[in-house]
Amino acid sequence: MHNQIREEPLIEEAVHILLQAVTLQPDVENVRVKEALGRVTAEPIFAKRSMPPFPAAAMDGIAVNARDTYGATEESPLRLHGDQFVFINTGDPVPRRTNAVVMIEKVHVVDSHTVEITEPAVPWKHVRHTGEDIAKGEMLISACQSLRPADLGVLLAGGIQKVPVWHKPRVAVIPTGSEMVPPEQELAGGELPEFNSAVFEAYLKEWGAEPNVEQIVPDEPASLAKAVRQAAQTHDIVIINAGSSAGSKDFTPRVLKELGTVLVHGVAARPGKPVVLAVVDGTPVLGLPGYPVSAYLSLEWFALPLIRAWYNQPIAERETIHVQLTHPVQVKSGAEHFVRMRAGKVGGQMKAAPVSKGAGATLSLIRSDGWLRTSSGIRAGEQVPFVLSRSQNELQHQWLLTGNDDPLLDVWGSLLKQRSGRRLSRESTSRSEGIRAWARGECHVACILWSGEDEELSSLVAQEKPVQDWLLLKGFQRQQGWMKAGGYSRNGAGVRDAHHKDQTWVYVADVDGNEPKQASESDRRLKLPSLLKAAAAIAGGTADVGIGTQAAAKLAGLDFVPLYPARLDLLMTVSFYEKEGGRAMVEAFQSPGLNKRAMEWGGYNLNDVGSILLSGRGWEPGNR
Ligand SMILES: Nc1nc2c(c(=O)[nH]1)N[C@H]1C(S)=C(S)[C@@H](COP(=O)(O)OP(=O)(O)OC[C@H]3O[C@@H](n4cnc5c(N)ncnc54)[C@H](O)[C@@H]3O)O[C@H]1N2
Ligand code: MOO
Repeated sequence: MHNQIREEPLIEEAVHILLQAVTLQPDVENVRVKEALGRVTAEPIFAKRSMPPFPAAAMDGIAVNARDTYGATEESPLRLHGDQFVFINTGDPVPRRTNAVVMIEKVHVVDSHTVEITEPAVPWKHVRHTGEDIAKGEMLISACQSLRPADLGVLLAGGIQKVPVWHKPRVAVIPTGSEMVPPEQELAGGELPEFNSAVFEAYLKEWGAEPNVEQIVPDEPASLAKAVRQAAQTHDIVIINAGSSAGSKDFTPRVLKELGTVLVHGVAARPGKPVVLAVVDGTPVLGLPGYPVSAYLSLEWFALPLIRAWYNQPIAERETIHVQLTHPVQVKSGAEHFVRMRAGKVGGQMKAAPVSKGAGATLSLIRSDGWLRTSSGIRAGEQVPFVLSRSQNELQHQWLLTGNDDPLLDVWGSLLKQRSGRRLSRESTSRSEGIRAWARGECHVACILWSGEDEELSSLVAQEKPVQDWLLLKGFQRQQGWMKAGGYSRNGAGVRDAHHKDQTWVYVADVDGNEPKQASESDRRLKLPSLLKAAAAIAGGTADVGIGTQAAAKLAGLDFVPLYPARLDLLMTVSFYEKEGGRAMVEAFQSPGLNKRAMEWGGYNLNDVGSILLSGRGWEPGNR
């Protein structure tokens, strides 16, 4: 049986429908203040005592009665004797008959019974009155306040030991899918690791809920119905993941219709469309899509508003900045699109580009810096609002690299982060696209794979950027060759016979001129965004052979037939090299960590890594 997906409301409309349909009734519990961090107060809290609880010295010195000090001057210092003064330290109660403190720096101690002062004390100078900080009966914290570290201090100072807070909403998370197994388990044929619930659990905790992840439920309507019914009776919110779209085993909508009322099935958002919102026994039930990016986005769209409503708190808007698009954004009409992008400050301007979808859904999510929310296409060059998933500070200091791919570049990026604190955000494209992006000021550095003459490369760069403000930093050399599954290939063709008509050939997006030249070749050619993804595809049987590197072949467990060495260098402006990243980049290149990994993977040569190879001003003598 297939489910019909109905007309789709916008996210905000769906949230409204959900919140209208449920009554959230949090209980109050009293928790020890020391354990109340992040909890939300159910009532206003009033001080049970004053702080300080007595008049207290604000400085180290002597406590005096101001009257006894009148007339003291530089010219005629005044001596105080016996009970006219008391030595006192900050925080001590000031004795009853005194009303001021003279700082010890202004006191000349003659002997233990006699001191001399050179100016009179003003009444209540350096004395903190009872309740100066907190007065008994004063409101310390209002209702519906999330308790921060300093709030705990105020409560304890004000004599509060236990604080009434809203019970955390108990959220059941039910992973479903007969193919899903706990992530710790080795995968047998067709099995998939169930990891969304761990992500849900972490988000829910962060948002102030008490998640409870249940056992994985197989794709059987009766099992799912049982799990949901039980969860709805014992929890405040129930989340099912996944089985919410139109597949023959997507039972979530059907089961929810049987158990309660389905409010919404499908929202006008991509990704994240196949959401099911329902109410079972008065409990809100969210059926969220299985694809991780859709799952996490839709969790935030619907679970977060429920939790905030539970606590009667507004939703904190995510930080949004304005960025200039370096590439056009194309979207299908009829829904809002959440376009993941990466961003950085190049030439004083925040720029952003959509991350390639081929980068893998989960990884592209954590590698992107945020998203653009749009219902229509947008031209390159436009300023757009960008919702951050990383701190703005981190983005301001992030370096963008575009160009050819190599897994060792990630190791280098990690060393760079370790040494400079700055993140390297890398997108693999072809050499020519990399040079062009760099020349247009869309990234800081272009990564260039090259096996020809230096002069030729020089003129390639000069074509894109005639100014001479550039240099090429020497990266590493790597062995290129055929990558091929070990043993026997599907059709028995040998690796040297890569153009055999029955072979599927995988190629990495970064190799210029590898695109199919004739239509008849397209079905045999698969374009993938990185060497390791190409290698994984061969290992998985999607393709037979591909040009790659010794390291990529080794990491994927493939055979390798070496062909020729190629160099991977970094193109940057001289000013970037001198004033921004050059030094850190060279240091990371030359660090032992990179060499160690290169040796371990094999096929690399790191001689003269980090030296200046070419510059727009001509040959750089002594560096070659
Ligand atoms: N004919 C149609 N097919 C699909 C549609 C559609 O409208 N018509 N929608 C697509 C969209 S959009 C999405 S999103 C997916 C997800 O749909 P489901 O919610 O039904 O998800 P499943 O099919 O159950 O799972 C898909 C996939 O997600 C991963 N997954 C699921 N649960 C977990 C988990 N707990 N941890 C980690 N990963 C999980 C897993 O890779 C599943 O294979 O449907 C499209 N299809
Ligand atoms: O909308 Mo699905 O949620 O694209 O991945």
